[in-house]
Amino acid sequence: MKVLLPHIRLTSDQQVVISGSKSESNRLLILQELFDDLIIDNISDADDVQAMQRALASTGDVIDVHHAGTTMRFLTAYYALCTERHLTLTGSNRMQERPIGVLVDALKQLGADITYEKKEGYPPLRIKGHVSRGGNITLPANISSQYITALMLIGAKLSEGVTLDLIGDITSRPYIEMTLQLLDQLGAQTHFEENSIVVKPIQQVASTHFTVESDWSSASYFYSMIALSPVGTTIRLKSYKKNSLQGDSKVAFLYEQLGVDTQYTVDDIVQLTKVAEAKSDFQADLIETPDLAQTIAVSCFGLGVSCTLTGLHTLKIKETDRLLALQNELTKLGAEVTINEASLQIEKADCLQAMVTIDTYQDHRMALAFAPLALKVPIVINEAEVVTKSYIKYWQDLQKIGFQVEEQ
Ligand SMILES: O=C(O)C1=C[C@@H](OP(=O)(O)O)[C@@H](O)[C@H](O)C1
Ligand SMILES: C=C(OP(=O)(O)O)C(=O)O
Repeated sequence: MKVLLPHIRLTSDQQVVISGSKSESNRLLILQELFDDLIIDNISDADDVQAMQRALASTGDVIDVHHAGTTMRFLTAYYALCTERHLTLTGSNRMQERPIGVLVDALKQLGADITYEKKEGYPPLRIKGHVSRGGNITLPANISSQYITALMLIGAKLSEGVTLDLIGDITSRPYIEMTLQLLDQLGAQTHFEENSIVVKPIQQVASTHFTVESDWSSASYFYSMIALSPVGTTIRLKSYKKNSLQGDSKVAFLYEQLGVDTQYTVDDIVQLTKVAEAKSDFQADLIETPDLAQTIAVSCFGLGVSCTLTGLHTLKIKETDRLLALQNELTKLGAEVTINEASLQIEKADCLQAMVTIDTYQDHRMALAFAPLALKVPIVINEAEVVTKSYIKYWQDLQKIGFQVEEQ
């Protein structure tokens, strides 16, 4: 599906209800499987979470998670616990290019029997249980935090728990902290200091009822829309808290530089208001919030703000090579973009090309991040259905707040 988004102005003072965090949801679904009787409210309806639910309900011997990275990684560890089952865990063509060797090697240190069905280090995997005791694991921490989360989630079920010795710089740290906090709420004893994480087995579940906060990465696209709107424009988003488990809640702080103010209300609504013009230069290290990179790059370009984003070395192993995809598509719009292994720089631009067709590279965040530019110029988004990976109702929600979404 291709969508044309004519140039519009946002209808101010609207409210959008965003589905639950995909990161919290997929962690809680694994924990629900490991520890009975957990009740999860406001669970995400995203494709990646549906992929997790389908997999956990399946008794088949081939499980396909499509594009869902967290689902792939968390299930690899989960199935390593299932001694009576032998199965193949696979995903989309892109998933078969996303590395998983660090996690497989870590699980092998605990005794797992996992082999590669195609390329060494990549899905599909053949998994035959065998992990039950737990123990010490050493693994690199600079490729994906999802490997660490996967091991922590099963650690709470293993008789000896797990002790993780992390090598190198830790990437996407807030996602590890989210896992720790959920495990703590569930009754695990955990400890994270410097490069060592300890998760002790849960003897007794402390809390059985979890309410997932709405997804902050999804909220970031509305920050972009407010930043690209005239001073005075507002929008309300539900349900969000000031003390979030999600690292991407830092978007509220980052967008202050682009003139967006955030107010938190007692009924878990955040109100975003454009209160000032953006500063002329934006710089940020996004090593803790990689999923915000596309949103911020597009906002800055649309605002004519020069921008330097660092800490982006993991972007090339996500749904696509996001640095390259951003460079290609922003260049079509008239931007001057420089990328290297871990950073992206956009020069201040005075005008945007209208009616450019944006390719999305099977990456939801390309479609999600470029759509707000319709507040500046008409734009076309190719394969617009990709958004469902994390945000099923995106195009409907945009229509509610004044966008015209014309399917072509
Ligand atoms: O644990 C999680 O829920 C996630 C961790 C991050 O991945 P990396 O740790 O691979 O950066 C993030 O990009 C992804 O969308 C969700
Ligand atoms: C990187 C992402 O997801 P995953 O790694 O879970 O596929 C994302 O949602 O931006």
